[in-house]
Amino acid sequence: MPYPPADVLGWFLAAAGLASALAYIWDRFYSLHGLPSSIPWASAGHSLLARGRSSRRSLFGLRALIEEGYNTYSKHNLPFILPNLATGPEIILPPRDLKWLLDQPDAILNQNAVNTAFLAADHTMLHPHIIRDTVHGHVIRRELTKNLDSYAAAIVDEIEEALSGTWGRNARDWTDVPAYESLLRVVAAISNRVLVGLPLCRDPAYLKASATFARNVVLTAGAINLLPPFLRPLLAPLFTAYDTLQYRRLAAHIYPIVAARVSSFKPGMDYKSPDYSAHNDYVQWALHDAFSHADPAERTAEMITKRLAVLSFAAIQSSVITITNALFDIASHPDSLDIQAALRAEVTATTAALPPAQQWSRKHLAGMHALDSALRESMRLWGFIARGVSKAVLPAEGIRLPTGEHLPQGSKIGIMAWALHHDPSLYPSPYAYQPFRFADKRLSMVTSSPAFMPFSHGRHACPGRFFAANQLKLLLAHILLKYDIAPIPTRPPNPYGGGHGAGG
Ligand code: HEM
Repeated sequence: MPYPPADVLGWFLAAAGLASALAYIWDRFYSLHGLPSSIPWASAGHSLLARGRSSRRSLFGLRALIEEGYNTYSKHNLPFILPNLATGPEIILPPRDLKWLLDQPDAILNQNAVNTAFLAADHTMLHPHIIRDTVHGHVIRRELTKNLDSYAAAIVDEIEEALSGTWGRNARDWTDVPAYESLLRVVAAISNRVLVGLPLCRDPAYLKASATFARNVVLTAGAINLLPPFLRPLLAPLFTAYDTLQYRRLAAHIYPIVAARVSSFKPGMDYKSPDYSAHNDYVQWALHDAFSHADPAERTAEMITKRLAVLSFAAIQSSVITITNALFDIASHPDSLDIQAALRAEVTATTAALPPAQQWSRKHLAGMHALDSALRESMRLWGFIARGVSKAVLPAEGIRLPTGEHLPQGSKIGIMAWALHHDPSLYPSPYAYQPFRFADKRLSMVTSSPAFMPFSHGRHACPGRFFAANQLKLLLAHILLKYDIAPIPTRPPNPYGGGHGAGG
């Protein structure tokens, strides 16, 4: 059979390319994604043009779009649709329906399914089990949280080492430091002190790989999610190549440590009476956990190493963004020096009369209400993900909302934390950083509520938040004790879609 002439083939390919591009634009900007047309798109109504307008604004004006949707619909107890060009639109429920959302069983509405898609986990998360089956959740809730006091001294030691190694000790002159970049190094070191211990947490090559993996993985996921689904399996390996390289570098350090320790474990161990006398770090806790449960696939050095890499992403990136935001908020406040002095005074007053071994205990950190409030307030303003709770519909038959609309399988439903955190009826002067807003109320930064969800809310709230809060309070206290932060006239803007990432 003769081949078609080259120009016919060319036209055919061009037409196919154009059709794919139009289908892509339709899918991202205009498609209803099976959602009922009775639910309006954020601030824009129901029509095709309204959907396109709303989708475009989600790219360049997400914050304003969220607030308009909240004021127009949520305040009147109505749901609305918030577009998301990367991961698809989400139904935002009014705050009144939060309880309904949280009460649904995981088999009906599932938070993990949203994270799996958002993180493009099949491509970025090193192993298909890692996000879908968060087996280490109980290690975080148990050892990492319960042992806080047992490793507080180690964290303080690491903070002092990392700060002086990164920011130096110059008592005479002001020194400019790139806030996010330098804090990434500091937080990577102190997190790794607990995850893998000494000496690895001070190894520059390991720290660089760990911090780079932690920072990049979510950006890579965002880029993959922008690809049409049929291209993802083909192109994802290219997108993840740099992260895979970081993982290999990181694994070259951790794998031998894990492999050496694996030999001392036996399947079927008693999880109730662990022996951590030789090593009290995350690697050891995770190994103990793996060998006391049935699944042999979880007991390999490779799996433990991969889970550790992913956990360091969850632990490091969120904490760096949080501390960077807090320092910017403190530095750019008109009363910056007074705020620093008040926080410093609280830390000194709490610790001065205590023996060194108790100074940084969980109990005494909990008593530093102003320090806690300064961090909680910054998280309210800039919570590092705009959404509070987000779940995907699992049943094939879909689900019916409390307001009566039917949503098909795969739809996303959530509550938007950003709008609640900036609602003047909940927080007067919601855009002002008021560091002591929560100090008198004695609301700890880990206490989530329907009006405060930077760690999410309900049974899937961040399991690492007690560790995170402890680490961040210790870090902020030591920054204030050892350094002055020069006031800045204007707060640097936060990059990323919702304006919730930390500046540089
Ligand atoms: C200030 C620091 C942190 C913030 C703001 C934060 C925030 C969050 C949020 C909002 C979620 C829920 C995401 C969702 O499902 O929608 C989450 C989940 C999670 N976080 Fe954190 N986190 C922080 C620190 C940490 C740390 C230090 C760890 C571990 C040591 C950690 C481990 C996890 C894990 C494992 C999950 C997934 C839980 C699950 O799927 O059930 N986080 N975090």
